[in-house]
Amino acid sequence: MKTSIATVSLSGDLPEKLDAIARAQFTGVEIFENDFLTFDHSPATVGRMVRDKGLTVTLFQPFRDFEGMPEPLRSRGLDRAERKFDLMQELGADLLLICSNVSPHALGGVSRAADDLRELGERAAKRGLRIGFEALAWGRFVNDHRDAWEIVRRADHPAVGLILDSFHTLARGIDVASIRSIPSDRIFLVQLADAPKLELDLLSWSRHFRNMPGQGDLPVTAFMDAIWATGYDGVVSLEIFNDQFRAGSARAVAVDGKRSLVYLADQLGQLDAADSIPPRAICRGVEFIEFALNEATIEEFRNLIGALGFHLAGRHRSKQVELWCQGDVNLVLNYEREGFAHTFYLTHGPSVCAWCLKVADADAAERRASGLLALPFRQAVGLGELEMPAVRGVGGSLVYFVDDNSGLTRWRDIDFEAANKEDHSPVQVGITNVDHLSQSMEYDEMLSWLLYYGSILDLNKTDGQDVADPGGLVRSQVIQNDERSLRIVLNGSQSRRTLSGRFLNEFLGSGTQHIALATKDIFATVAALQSRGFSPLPIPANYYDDLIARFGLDDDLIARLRQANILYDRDTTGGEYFQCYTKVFAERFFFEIVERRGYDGYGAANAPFRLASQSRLSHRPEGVA
Ligand SMILES: O=C(O)c1ccc(O)c(O)c1
Ligand SMILES: [Mg+2]
Repeated sequence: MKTSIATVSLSGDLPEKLDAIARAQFTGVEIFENDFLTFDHSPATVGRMVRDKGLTVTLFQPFRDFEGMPEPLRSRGLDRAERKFDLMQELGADLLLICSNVSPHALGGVSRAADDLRELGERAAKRGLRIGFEALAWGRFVNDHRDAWEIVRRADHPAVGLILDSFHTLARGIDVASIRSIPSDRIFLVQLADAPKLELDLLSWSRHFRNMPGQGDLPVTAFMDAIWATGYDGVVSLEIFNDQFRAGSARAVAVDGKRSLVYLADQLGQLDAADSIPPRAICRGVEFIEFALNEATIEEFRNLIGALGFHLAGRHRSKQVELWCQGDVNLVLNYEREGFAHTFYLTHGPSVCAWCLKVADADAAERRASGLLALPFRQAVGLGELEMPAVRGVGGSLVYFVDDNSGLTRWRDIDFEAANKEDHSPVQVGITNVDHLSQSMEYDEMLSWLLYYGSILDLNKTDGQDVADPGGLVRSQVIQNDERSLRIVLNGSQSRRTLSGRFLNEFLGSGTQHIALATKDIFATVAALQSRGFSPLPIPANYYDDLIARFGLDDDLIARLRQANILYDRDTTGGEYFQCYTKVFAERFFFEIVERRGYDGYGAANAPFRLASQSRLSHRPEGVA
């Protein structure tokens, strides 16, 4: 697949954009005229810069308000085009995008437009150039690719072709089946963009809210399927007008763009054999969670997880690393003075530095992640110790993969020496497995991480929700598998004053903020924990009064919930959810204990109460209980 991206999609000046595009392994670049005009070098120099990066110019654009003009505007348009042809020849671009006319002077008429394009095509052909006609969704007379195609067909000139842009077609809800009958050699370029569903005029929607294929709500996959059904094997180019992206990191946005294209082609079975990747990794669950600690913080952390019923199960054979277990939950406490976890500790303080996911095939999962431009990670291991495949994830943390077939799930026995039973004898408080993991990030990063998880792993996103934090709104988005053996909640805060926002400030970046542990009997678990000195996040009495009003629970249940600081939710099918939180550890992360009774959500209705309690505690002066 020949991939390209428009310079207008990225932040920075032209050299920064080209650098980001080349690093993300695109084949080519659409040069947007404005990016060129605002750069103080000749077209020849820009052309050389593009080629030096190993890229080709796939398109020069846009050329506006050309077809269907009365004289003298028609002649002026042709003259204007000749100047652009000069520039393109110097630049080394052979295709010019003509977008449909929006001028009040435009006259309309299919034959007139076809005549104009034929004449311009004839002039382009003399110089070895081509022109592509694109219907803007808000074009005055041409705003539908079917009309643009009729005009191109009638122009009947080898240097005149059609440019299809998914946004313009899909935003107007035009049936993509109409693409299938267009001869592929008449499609000169395909531009791709997705967008969220919004009630907005077409132009504003297009100029500010486009996003990468798969990140929005438009049926871009069906669009591309129709394109490939024609036999088209030309350039697929991203043209993403998005205010957030233009304010973000050019490199990160370019990587997301390439990832979205590879994923799209993969979904439609269109990746070249040489680029093919294994299918989305099937997750069986969370194998372990690794914490970056140091000698000063580890004791306090041991106390916390000890109070939660975890016991020391093993010590690493060559490293300052402990394994604490309960049920199927494995916590790895790393307080080495070198290596990845230590570096992570130095940057972020006590924190979750890695997750290990159990998948069907660990090696395949890593190959897929690498094919989707995730950064592979390797670290020195001791003799005979396991080398686990890993890639970089949110905030520079790691995602390890293990599976049964390769023996990687034997990491406990291979890398760890079993701890003395007398050290910490296993207790049973009833925690069985990890229910879900939650990560906090900048609001602007959420689309990026959703694409990361959804393209690499067999996970699907649900509708996002806004949660009220005393410091501002937090956007919450779930991505999970059908089996529910992996559930991830992403929280994006636009305000620095929310708990998530403060986490980002204090933690110096995005990362895991909250780990939910499942029990089959939350009342028994919390009672057992209380006898071990566990002190839950206190929930105000008002919450329980409101519960009576909302759900009509009986007095006895309310009293038990209140006594144990357990939150309650019920869904429309009668499924019930019980949640109890720990206090925040080192102002960074916390645990939650949950019990599900036929309930599939995450207690969003309770989040404001939990956030208010956490906020109250974190604002309380030192020493005040
Ligand atoms: O918003 C625009 O004007 C514009 C210009 C060129 C394009 O290819 C496009 O899709 C939109
Ligand atoms: Mg376009």
